[in-house]
Amino acid sequence: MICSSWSEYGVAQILLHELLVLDNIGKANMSCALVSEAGISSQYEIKWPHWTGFLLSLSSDALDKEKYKGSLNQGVEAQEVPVEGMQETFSTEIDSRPRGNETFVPLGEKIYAIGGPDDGANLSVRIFDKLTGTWRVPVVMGAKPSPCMSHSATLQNQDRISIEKTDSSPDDKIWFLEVDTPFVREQKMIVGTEVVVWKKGVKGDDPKPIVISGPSGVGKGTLISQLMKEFPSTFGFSVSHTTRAPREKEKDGVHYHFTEMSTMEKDIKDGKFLEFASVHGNLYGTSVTAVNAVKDAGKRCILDIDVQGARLVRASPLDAVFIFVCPPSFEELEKRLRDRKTETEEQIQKRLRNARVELEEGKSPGLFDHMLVNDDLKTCYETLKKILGLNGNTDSPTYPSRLYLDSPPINGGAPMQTGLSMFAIDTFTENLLNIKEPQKPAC
Ligand SMILES: Nc1ncnc2c1ncn2[C@@H]1O[C@H](COP(=O)(O)OP(=O)(O)OP(=O)(O)O)[C@@H](O)[C@H]1O
Ligand SMILES: Nc1nc2c(ncn2[C@@H]2O[C@H](COP(=O)(O)O)[C@@H](O)[C@H]2O)c(=O)[nH]1
Repeated sequence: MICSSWSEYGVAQILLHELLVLDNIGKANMSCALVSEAGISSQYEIKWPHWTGFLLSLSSDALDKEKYKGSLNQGVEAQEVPVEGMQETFSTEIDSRPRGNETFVPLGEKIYAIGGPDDGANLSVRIFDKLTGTWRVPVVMGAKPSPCMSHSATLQNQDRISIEKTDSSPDDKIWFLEVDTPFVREQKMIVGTEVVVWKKGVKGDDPKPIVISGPSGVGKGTLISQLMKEFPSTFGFSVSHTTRAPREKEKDGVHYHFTEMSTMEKDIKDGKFLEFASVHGNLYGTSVTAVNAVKDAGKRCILDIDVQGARLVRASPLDAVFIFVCPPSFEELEKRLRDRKTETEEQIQKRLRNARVELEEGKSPGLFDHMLVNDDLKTCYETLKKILGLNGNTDSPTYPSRLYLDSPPINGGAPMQTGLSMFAIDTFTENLLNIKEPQKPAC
């Protein structure tokens, strides 16, 4: 497999990985359709059971088509296209007047037109490029707001537009259209065209869930245990499912839900997982129930998942803080894995091979919000606390009241019930982004 960029590689990883899982689980969980192929570029439509799919663009080389041909041809379903704007429409005609209930929001060299030609229309999106004088229909990701008679639109933080639907119920009133967030920028690079993402707005004070990733043995579990011990009422651990055998001191339902492959495959098919991945030869996954259980207990959810999982969560409706933990050096990582004495030599070798890939993937633009180097444990833990806004040692940190973005319900549940709320439009985490790391990490 030849990839010309890490971003492309990451996408290929997801696709190929999912095709492999797809093969394993009987091709029922996800369909993957070859949508178009032109020159070196191929586009694939991915459909998920519990959230809207998206369009990926890969170089032909990135995919060993012969090997995966069968999988690719599986599950092509013409109906239920979850991504709009696969084809761009262009017009050289410059019409600066809004149509119907459209509102215009200028941003740089572009004007975002939101709304439709008629009152009570869908909130569709088109973008006017002032430089070329053309209209463009973007790829639209996320579940769209229902039609409305009228709305107002305001630019927020130069990267998203807030939309207030004037004739809608309170729980359907505020929406956000992401137009230039890191995720949108990454998707634009992948897809090669304009991308916008709809998110639903909800009033609330819930802090974002935390995704912690990094190579095996780097110390994720150690850091999370410390956090849970010091702040037991603040944080709750998302207990993953895994097909791996329990280690000596691991308890079912506490460290993992240890599961048979066939049971997990069925649950995946039934759409019970927010994400799942094949890691070091076993299947691991975060169930929607695991995340909701933490939310229902009134706690902030922590997910300890691998980079593939982080990528999938990043593309899912769950808006989280993404933290990548690196070792101070590869030698130290190997030492920690060996000293832990939980894996066989063969398993250690496999984990170390995968670590090299994960350390590279951790650098993918737009994937992680924070990088932590776990050299001295105490220092690393203090930095983690700073990132999470835990400057005092109280177990009830206060978060500024914010307007969150909520996302379409997973599995059809009500958005707030899923606990998957969430993107603050103030700068709670943004002003913590510049934490300097003293060491030179292995990543
Ligand atoms: N900063 C540190 N310095 C030295 N040893 C550490 C440090 N952090 C963690 N360790 C040790 O390294 C080993 C691996 O840590 P841990 O099990 O937390 O890693 P992990 O990232 O959760 O691994 P996995 O992904 O396999 O679950 C443990 O024995 C732990 O005590
Ligand atoms: N994608 C997911 N990765 C997960 C999940 N739970 C754990 N993990 C990752 O697996 C490796 C190995 O864990 P170990 O307990 O066998 O050492 C580690 O990197 C975890 O972060 C999950 O639900 N999804």
